[in-house]
Amino acid sequence: MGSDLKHNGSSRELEVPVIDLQGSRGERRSVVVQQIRSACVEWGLFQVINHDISPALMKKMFQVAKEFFDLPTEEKWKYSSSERTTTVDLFHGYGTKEFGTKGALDQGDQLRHRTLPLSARAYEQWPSHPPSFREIEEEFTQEHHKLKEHLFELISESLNLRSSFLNDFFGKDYAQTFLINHYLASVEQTPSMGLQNHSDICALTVLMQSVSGLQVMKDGEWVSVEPIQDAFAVNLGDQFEILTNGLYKSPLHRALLNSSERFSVGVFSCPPDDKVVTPIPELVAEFPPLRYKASTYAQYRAEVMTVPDMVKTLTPDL
Ligand SMILES: O=C(O)CCC(=O)C(=O)O
Ligand SMILES: [Fe+2]
Repeated sequence: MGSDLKHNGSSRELEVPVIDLQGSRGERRSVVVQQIRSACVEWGLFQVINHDISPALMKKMFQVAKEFFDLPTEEKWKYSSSERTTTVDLFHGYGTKEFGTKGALDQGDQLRHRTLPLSARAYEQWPSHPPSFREIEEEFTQEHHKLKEHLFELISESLNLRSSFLNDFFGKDYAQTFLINHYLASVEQTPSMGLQNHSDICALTVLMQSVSGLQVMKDGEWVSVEPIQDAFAVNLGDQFEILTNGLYKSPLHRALLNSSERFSVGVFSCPPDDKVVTPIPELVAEFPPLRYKASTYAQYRAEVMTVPDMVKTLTPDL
């Protein structure tokens, strides 16, 4: 492993912003909106506490994830997508690195579902063991839909746009993806990589981690995103960097293996495939020049998927 992994490769001075959403629908709204703006400009990533998703539900989600990933491998493969992709792509259902490479873990396995729009659900890829898995995933992703609506309102306001701007832009048919990453415990003394450096191609990722491992690049250094009890890490993806003409960052991040088994559960919000994503004119007028070209989300994804490495591919291209 590279020398940058020594001592976790992380800086001790920098601390990822933690934003308390308590009162963000009322008296603390303007404070929270300002904190979100700073975090998105400086980091593209922050943690949220008091976000209205119940700690009991978060705990249940981790429990059923553990029960599922403890199943024998051949049981888990029953939930893989029937179309095995050998090209660079994101698989759906159960998968590992040998089955679709982009976004796959170096050492571990994953479960990925399209959860919204409802018409995109392939329930045959949702585990029936443990028996409560489906119900909990259903509730968890429904709660995440509500959290996304709230965060999109706050982010819209942080850009001096009307509250409903981003929710309207993504529309009722926006795509929600649910992902469980299951990393094996590290067998080495020094930290080794679980998921390579990348930026997320969607718009917003909300992720909970069972134990530490997530790191974000800030001013050329890797900074650990330490799990906080009942918190979610929120990071912006490439679509927000494009929409904001680069004002808000889609940060480079990675996951290191922990000395124990590790789970992270992420919910991604993305535009519909046919949505044309281009910098918002008001933001281009405020911070010219126009930096990113317009493309549909499907075109963008197709381009990124042709790049075999995980690395962030988005750079200003105008
Ligand atoms: O496991 C983690 O903490 C990070 C996962 C991640 O970045 C992803 O799934 O896109
Ligand atoms: Fe990611």
